[in-house]
Amino acid sequence: MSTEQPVPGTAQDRIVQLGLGFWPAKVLLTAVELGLYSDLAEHGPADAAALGKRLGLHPRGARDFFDCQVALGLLEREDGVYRNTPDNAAFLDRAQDTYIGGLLEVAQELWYRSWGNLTEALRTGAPQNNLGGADGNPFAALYADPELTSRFQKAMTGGSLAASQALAAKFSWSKYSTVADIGCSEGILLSTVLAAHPHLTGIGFDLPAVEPTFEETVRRSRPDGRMAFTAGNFLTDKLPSAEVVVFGRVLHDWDLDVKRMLLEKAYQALPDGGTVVVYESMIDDDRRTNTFGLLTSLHMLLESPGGFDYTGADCMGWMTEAGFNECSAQPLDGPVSMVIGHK
Ligand SMILES: C[S@@+](CC[C@H](N)C(=O)[O-])C[C@H]1O[C@@H](n2cnc3c(N)ncnc32)[C@H](O)[C@@H]1O
Repeated sequence: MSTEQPVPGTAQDRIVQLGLGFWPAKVLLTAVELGLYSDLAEHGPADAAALGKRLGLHPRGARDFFDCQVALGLLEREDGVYRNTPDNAAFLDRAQDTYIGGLLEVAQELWYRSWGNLTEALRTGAPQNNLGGADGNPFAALYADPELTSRFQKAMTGGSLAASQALAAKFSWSKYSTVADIGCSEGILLSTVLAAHPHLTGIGFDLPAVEPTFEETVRRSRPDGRMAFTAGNFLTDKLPSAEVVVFGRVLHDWDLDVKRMLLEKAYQALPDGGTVVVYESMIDDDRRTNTFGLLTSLHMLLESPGGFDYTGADCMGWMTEAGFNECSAQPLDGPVSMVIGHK
């Protein structure tokens, strides 16, 4: 076997790194599944033998696994003792309100498998998650299982914490007094925005199965009666009325007809002077720089019948067709952008 290593930074190196990109991903996802970071937070730092024992690992791979965590910047090691890094612990320890590992739990349990069938999805155009459900609606099948429901809600919170914080900071909330978050999931957006803007009142709108986790967020964040849940189905029901209507990573789940219908429903739910806000890992207008937006759209191919991601220009076009004016798009957080339109 050749001992020649690819030179870092060369085309050969980039190709190898990309092709084996699932190796480090699995090191992180498996650690979350095993509860490695939560264990270290709860029971304290430990050496490889003790930590491996606590997690029920065979000694054959445990030390390599923990040292990989160190090499990837996920753990620290001093004198053979492993501990969480101060930066990561808040996001990877299940006991923290800022835990984003729910996203990684679902990636490990469900998405890794559907991504394994990308070839099949590209050949057939069909989702690969076995969540088709009788009516082809993946949410109906997902929410039939309470365990999956709760895990999916945690995944959504994990994926939306940073965007919620950015939206709380960057949108002109002072002009409005009410906000409705459509497809609100656990309510991370509302709890973050209402905490930062005490003059606001918020309604979370989602399917009935989501209510228990939303109420849990209300109990934890204590927004003084300013945050309430309305159960409904946005495919068949009217949207709740508010001065700002938000769709956070909702439109990309659906085909173009439903995307357009939801924007029309938002227009009807808003008073004159109201604003619709859409945030998403939007594809850049040139469809080449926001890799995450493009990958998210492929993820929709794998997970949802008809769903796809889109550019800010696409979204502004649909908003204009629905009646909105002065539409604009701006970056929100990392790969996430927001598009707003006024009634
Ligand atoms: C991809 S998640 C986004 C959640 C959240 N907005 C965020 O950014 O994390 C889509 C949300 O839409 C909700 N949803 C799906 N179908 C729905 C329907 N027919 N009516 C109301 N909500 C629905 C789901 O329950 C889920 O919470």
